[in-house]
Amino acid sequence: MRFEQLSKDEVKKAPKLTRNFISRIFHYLNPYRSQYLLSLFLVVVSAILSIIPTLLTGEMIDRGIIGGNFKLLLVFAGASFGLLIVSSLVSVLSSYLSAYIGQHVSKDMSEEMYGHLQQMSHQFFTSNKQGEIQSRMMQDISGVESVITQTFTTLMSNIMTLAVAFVAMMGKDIRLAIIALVIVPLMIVPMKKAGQARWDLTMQARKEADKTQQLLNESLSVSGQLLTKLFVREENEMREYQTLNTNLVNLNIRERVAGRGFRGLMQVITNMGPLILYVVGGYLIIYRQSSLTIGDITVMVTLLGRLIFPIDSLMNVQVDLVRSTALFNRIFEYLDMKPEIISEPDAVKRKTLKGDMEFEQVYFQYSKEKAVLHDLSFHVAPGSSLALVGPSGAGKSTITNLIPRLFDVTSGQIKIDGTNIKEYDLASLRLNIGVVTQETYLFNGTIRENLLIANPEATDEDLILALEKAHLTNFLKSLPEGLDTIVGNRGMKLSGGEKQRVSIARVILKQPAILIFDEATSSLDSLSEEEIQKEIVPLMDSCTTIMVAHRLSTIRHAEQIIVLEEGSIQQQGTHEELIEQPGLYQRLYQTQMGKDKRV
Ligand SMILES: Nc1ncnc2c1ncn2[C@@H]1O[C@H](COP(=O)(O)OP(=O)(O)OP(=O)(O)O)[C@@H](O)[C@H]1O
Repeated sequence: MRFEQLSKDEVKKAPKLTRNFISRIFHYLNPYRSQYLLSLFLVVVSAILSIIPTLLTGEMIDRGIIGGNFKLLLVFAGASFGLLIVSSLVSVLSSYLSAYIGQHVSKDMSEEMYGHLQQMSHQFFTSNKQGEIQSRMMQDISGVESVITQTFTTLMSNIMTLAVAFVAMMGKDIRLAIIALVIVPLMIVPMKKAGQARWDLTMQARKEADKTQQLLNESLSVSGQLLTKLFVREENEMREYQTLNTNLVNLNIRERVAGRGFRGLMQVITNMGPLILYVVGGYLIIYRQSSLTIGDITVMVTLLGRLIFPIDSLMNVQVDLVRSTALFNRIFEYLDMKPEIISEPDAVKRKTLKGDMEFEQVYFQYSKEKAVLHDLSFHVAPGSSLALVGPSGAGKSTITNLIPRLFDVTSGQIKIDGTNIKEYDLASLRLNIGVVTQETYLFNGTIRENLLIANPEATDEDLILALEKAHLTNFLKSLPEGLDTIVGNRGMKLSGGEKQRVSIARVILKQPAILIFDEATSSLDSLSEEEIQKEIVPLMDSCTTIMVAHRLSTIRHAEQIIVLEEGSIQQQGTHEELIEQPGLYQRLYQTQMGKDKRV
């Protein structure tokens, strides 16, 4: 017996069951319709098969025992036994089918959702909690499986069992069948009410026990005791404890009595149904000369018992339906979100770009409230380097995010090789851009796997060369399994600097037209920083480089430096030009000269 109720919130937020909504759910079932129809057929067969032995019981009593025909009794018993086995096999097959459909529908949905999430913009992932996204993927979609295997199939099976049992009862006696159908819900309602009342008491007792626990935690802790002693609150605490304790004791007693009372009520009510059937059946036989037999009455009483579970379940169907539709609704909400950054259908595909980059009056804002970049215009010639300098929050990383279209400009345009980046096929644009960021991300796999994502066709020699260029030769030699060493949570922990160098090696393998270093050397020690810089410089020769750094030693060699403040260009020029101009760069230079003798 279930006592679940919908919360007010669930009732308020329950999605409307429109025709579109239902057909969308059926669209997922459509590929499995033959399995589904077969499973429905088996549900009917199983319901019929499980009722027949009950009907045979009547024959065993009337024709076997009362009729004195032992052979017939054995035949009926054997037939019942055989039918029970067949019915069990049918229900195994039926549950296989519903598990098959449930698992496959949830597999299809999870693949659709995963593919869809992969299309979503960077903005989506930065503005949604990771836990929320994963819970839609995992919990909600696995919930679909149980909706299909349990809610859907159980609903069908309950309706069928109810229908078959009712028809069987009608076959015996219409009056008794109608009485049975009326008394079962009448039996269930008081049981539910009593069960709910008992459940409420259990919940209240649990809440009160939690409060007591909280009071103990607070008042018996070191700081709680100190507070009690210094403010002389011993008596108050004691009074509070006594009040809580008394409430808890009263609730526990009421809950125990209610529990016993509930079991008693169940016993009385479940036995009342058969008693009513015996009395009415007896009356019909004795006073109305009905053709009903003892066997018929026994069958009716057994069938009455078979009605309780399906009727109870059907009385809860609203709870199941609202929860299931809410589940589908949550999934559909996610699937209906439009990916904001996509390739146009006639997008330009280029295997290699030259790396000529132009920002034209670029404005950008993450949200409506606040503009982050204002009217940025600059040009970076192919193979040349640009360094972005400015205080924290000036918009440096934002600029670098616009280039591979992690975000799209709000107005203006960014051109690469003379074409607006929005016109390029997204993959071909991103394959031409290499990024080394502040937060280096290596996934849980081997060094080889982490490097190969940059260039799946690279040979081991290419990988070793790239690692060598990123100054990781000694590190590679120290690894127990070389390129096959697992890094990340499951394997070796790499230091910040090592991780960054692996990601630099990854970019070297990619050979991009445009290279973005976002404070790439920040987590390296000074010596490694110099070494890496030595490697960055030759890389910079072959591609357009955009660097974001705070240390002037890193950026002084850049051919062009842009000083940003609050999203606008304040100064622009070479290191030599900028140190001569009064302004932010000069101040930065003077401060760092004092601190860093290497500049
Ligand atoms: N995903 C985001 N959503 C909303 N606002 C953002 C987001 N990322 C950055 N911002 C805001 O945009 C502004 C510019 O940030 P950005 O990271 O580009 O600055 P930055 O110059 O790179 O700073 P730092 O040197 O500290 O990395 C900041 O005010 C920041 O709070």
